[in-house]
Amino acid sequence: MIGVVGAGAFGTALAVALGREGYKVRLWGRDVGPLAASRMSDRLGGVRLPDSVTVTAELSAMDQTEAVLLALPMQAVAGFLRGSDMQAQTLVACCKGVDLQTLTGPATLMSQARPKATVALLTGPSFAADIARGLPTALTLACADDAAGQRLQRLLSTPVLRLYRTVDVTGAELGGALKNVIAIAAGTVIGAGLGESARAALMTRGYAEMVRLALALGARAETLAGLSGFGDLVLTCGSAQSRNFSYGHALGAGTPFNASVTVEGVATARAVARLGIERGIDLPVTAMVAALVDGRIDLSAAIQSLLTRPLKAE
Ligand SMILES: NC(=O)c1ccc[n+]([C@@H]2O[C@H](COP(=O)([O-])OP(=O)(O)OC[C@H]3O[C@@H](n4cnc5c(N)ncnc54)[C@H](O)[C@@H]3O)[C@@H](O)[C@H]2O)c1
Ligand SMILES: O=P(O)(O)OC[C@H](O)CO
Repeated sequence: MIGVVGAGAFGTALAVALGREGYKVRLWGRDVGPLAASRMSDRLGGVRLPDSVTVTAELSAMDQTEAVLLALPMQAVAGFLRGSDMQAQTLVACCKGVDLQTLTGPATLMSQARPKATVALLTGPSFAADIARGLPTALTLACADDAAGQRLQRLLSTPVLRLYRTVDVTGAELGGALKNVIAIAAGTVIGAGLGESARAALMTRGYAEMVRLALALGARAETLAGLSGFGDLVLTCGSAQSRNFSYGHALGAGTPFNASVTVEGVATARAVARLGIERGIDLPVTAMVAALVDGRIDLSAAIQSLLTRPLKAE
């Protein structure tokens, strides 16, 4: 039995993917009445829940599961862990971002809140809709305890959901968090009509920034070059299906954006910009995105600030 906390797009997609393979899955969410009744997910374009998925509003349903996958928006994780007495022995963070209060990633936050639990992170290039449709996807499973990581890799892999393993939790957390910030910038560039060449430049310099911060925080460069970093950067910066890219596109084009949509890169830009200042690490793209989303600079000033940086070696 596998538990999934969070019946939004990603939690539901994971439940569908695992349920389709015959796993018994319990999917918990706050307002799951309509989903429980219809067994169809509107967020995933009408995908039907397999019979092996039980939808529940009772957190006690997570007891006695082999692992609980936590697919909540990043900024909701700390409050959820504080406010619930869920005591799962194995927790897998499925969110991407940096917590604004503690400036830590989701797995680190969970390890601190549940010190006795085995904690892992599932991250990498994957749109929920693709996973729910059963399209092939490869993800990173990060767990500091390699034996537990191997167990989870076997438990959660399916013929179309291929998990690669690492013990570098910090690197995997930062890749997934930072690619959303760079995707907002990439969307802004395209929305403002600056062209594909400018996007490629921004992605490359953004990647350099991701690696710089990750190395300073003790992560491995090869983790950033993998699915959780480079892989997800390519997906998220290159697709209008991404909410972070689309949000940036709206910023660049000056068009409205639905404020109820989960855009992890906004809060994460603020958190990472603070982290950069605290650690004395130069993060120009992140600082620009944080200033832009908070309205501290306008678009033309943001573009100017990136184009007028001192010339230097690559
Ligand atoms: N959607 C994707 O394609 C995708 C893919 C990979 C990773 N992720 C990650 O998964 C995480 C969740 O994203 P999503 O796409 O499922 O978002 P979503 O907006 O579709 O769903 C979020 C769900 O969390 C619930 N929620 C919000 N605050 C809560 C709280 N305090 N307590 C309980 N429930 C709460 C909402 O009701 C909603 O059901 C994000 O960190 C995202 O980066 C998403
Ligand atoms: O829609 P986004 O921008 O939240 O991206 C979804 C996933 O993180 C892509 O890997």
